[in-house]
Parts: sequence; structure tokens; C-alpha cells
Amino acid sequence: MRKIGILTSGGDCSGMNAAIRSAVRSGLRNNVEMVGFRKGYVGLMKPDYITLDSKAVSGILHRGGTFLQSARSPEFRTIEGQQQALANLKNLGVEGLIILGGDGSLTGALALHNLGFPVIGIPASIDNDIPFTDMALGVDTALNNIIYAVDCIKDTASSHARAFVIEVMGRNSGYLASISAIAAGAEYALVPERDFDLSEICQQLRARYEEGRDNAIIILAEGAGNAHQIADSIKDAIGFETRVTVLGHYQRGGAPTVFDRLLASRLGKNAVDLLLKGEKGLMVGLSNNSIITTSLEDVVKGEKKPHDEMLRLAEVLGI
Ligand SMILES: Nc1ncnc2c1ncn2[C@@H]1O[C@H](COP(=O)(O)OP(=O)(O)OP(=O)(O)O)[C@@H](O)[C@H]1O
Ligand SMILES: O=P(O)(O)OC[C@H]1O[C@](O)(CO)[C@@H](O)[C@@H]1O
Ligand SMILES: [Mg+2]
Repeated sequence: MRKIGILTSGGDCSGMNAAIRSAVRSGLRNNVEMVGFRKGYVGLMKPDYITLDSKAVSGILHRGGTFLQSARSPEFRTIEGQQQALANLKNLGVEGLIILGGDGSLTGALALHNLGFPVIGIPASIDNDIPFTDMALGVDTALNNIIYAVDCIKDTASSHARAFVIEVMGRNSGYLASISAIAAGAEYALVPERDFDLSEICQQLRARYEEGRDNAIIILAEGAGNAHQIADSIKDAIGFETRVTVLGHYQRGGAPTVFDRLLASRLGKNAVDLLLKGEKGLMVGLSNNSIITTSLEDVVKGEKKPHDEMLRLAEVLGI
């Protein structure tokens, strides 16, 4: 293989830069020309690309976001958009493509694979909703961002005897909410994967209040309900003073953690190795601290299940 392309698609996340750097350096070491498409599938369809030499990827390992930029592209969902991308790849002499992104981007990767183009996917989404990998890129950094914010909010919640509803991202996944609730010692994690009864929660908060515990942290996954409505219900039911903090895009940025830098470096190199071995239509992932591969078809068909042990742990801890 003489030329490999790389792009980042969907919501950005910390670790994307580290993965690009690793893939580029691995490719160059094997005398492969590396090109980066800007703004995900948008750059693939235009085409908008840059040549990536070793210098182009220096100084980016520690930076959040993606220097190739990312985008969501409705046009790439159409067969016309995909065929345009395919034609550009052929015209440019690109023989293999590495796609970093979430479940949507990997569905796009499968579409290109089904059109006969060699593709390897790298799971990169703070939502951690991609099956066949314990962790996607960016999840660990997002969790650390959340924990930092929750620790800060706990201080002021305690000073003012307030209940805080803290909304975290995750789209339809409660992963960030449940894991951060365990790690930050929150009182509740409200997630789409588990039904909750708000009136029961209010009763429990009142009982806690009567015991002298006059503040609480409720971490709400964005897909599980409306933070303001939940805070108002708590206030109306028990008179507890409430506040809402929506952490928003703060969660998605910042210097990647050691875990994300290492995972990104491993996945980037492995993606190149696979293409050079003639493998295609696969996603590289992490399982039991080893790099594994799964067909993109299985990834797209699969469903990421909440981790049973974590759910039990949350239950034991009363979250
Ligand atoms: N079914 C599909 N067929 C082809 N392309 C798709 C499909 N679904 C998504 N894509 C492409 O992938 C892009 C990103 O998808 P999406 O917005 O779902 O984000 P994602 O990759 O899941 O990342 P994240 O969830 O972290 O933001 C879409 O804008 C589209 O270009
Ligand atoms: O950055 P945007 O386009 O507002 O998208 C936000 C969404 O992207 C994610 O951060 C990643 O999928 C979700 O958690 C969130 O719902
Ligand atoms: Mg997604």
C-alpha cells in the first residue's frame, strides 16, 4: 500500500490527535504516503486534504480536539455522497483509509467498505456507545473532566445545603453518568438504561435531609431527562434548594489523559499495520488491555451493553 488517508468524524474527542500522530508515524516508517482529510466525510467528498509528514503531526500528542477538524455530514449518508468520496480516493491514489469517530462514523466506514474500499475504523467518541471495545478514545479524558467539575460543585453544594442536578453528555448512553457518579461519590445517577422514580428519589432525599445530610449530587445523563424539570420537581416535592449545571462541551476538550494518549497511540499504529497486511473492514478496539479487531459489520449491528459489574457496584454504593 503506497498511500493511506485518515480522517476524524462526528463529535471530536481528546486522543484523536494522538491517534493521527501514531498512524502517520507508523505509515511513514513503512514508506507509505499519508494524507489527512479535513472535517471528516466533508473533506472526503470535496476533496479537502493535506499531506501529513512527520513534522505535520509533531506537537499535537497532548492537545485535545482534532487538528484535521471534524464534522457531521448528512450528505455522506447518501449513496451519491459515498460514491463521490470513493471517486476522490481513487483519483488521489489513496489505497486505504483510517476513520476515527463514533458509531455513526463507523457506519459510514462500513458503507465505504461495502463499496469495496479498504477501511479500518478507530472508536473515538466520549459517549462510549461503541460495542467491541471496552473504551473508545476520549472517554477517559471526558470522565476526568467531569470528576473535576463534580468535585468543585460538591464543595459549594455542601456550603449552601443544595441539591445539584449535573447534566453530562452521552447521547443515548448513560456510561459517562454512571461511571462518573461512582467515581465522584454522587448520590444518584439517572441514566437511560435504568428506569427511575422521581418521587421515590425525592422521598429518599428528604429522609437524608432529616438525617442531617443536607446536600446531594444527582448526575443526569442527557438522554435520561430534562435537568431543569428534575431540579424543579425536587424543589417542589421537598423544598430542597436546587441548582442545575449542564457541563456541555467542556467535557469533550482538554489535554488527553495518559490512558487516552496510550490507547490512541496503540490504535493508530495497529490500524496502519492492518491495512499494510491487507486487512480491511475492521475496527480496532481494546479488550482486557489487548488490542482486538472486530468486523465493522458486527460493530454496526452490535449494541454496547452496560457493564454488569459496574451496575452492581453502583447499586451496592447506593447510587
Ligand atoms: N448510516 C450512515 N451511513 C453513512 N454515513 C453515516 C451514517 N451514520 C452516520 N454517518 C456519517 O457519520 C457522521 C458522524 O455520525 P454521528 O453524527 O452519528 O457521530 P458519531 O460518529 O457517532 O460521533 P459522536 O456520537 O461521538 O458524535 C455523520 O454525519 C455521517 O456523515
Ligand atoms: O457537538 P454537538 O454537535 O453539539 O453534539 C453533541 C453530542 O455529541 C456528543 O458529545 C458526542 O456524541 C454527545 O454526547 C452529544 O449529545
Ligand atoms: Mg455516536
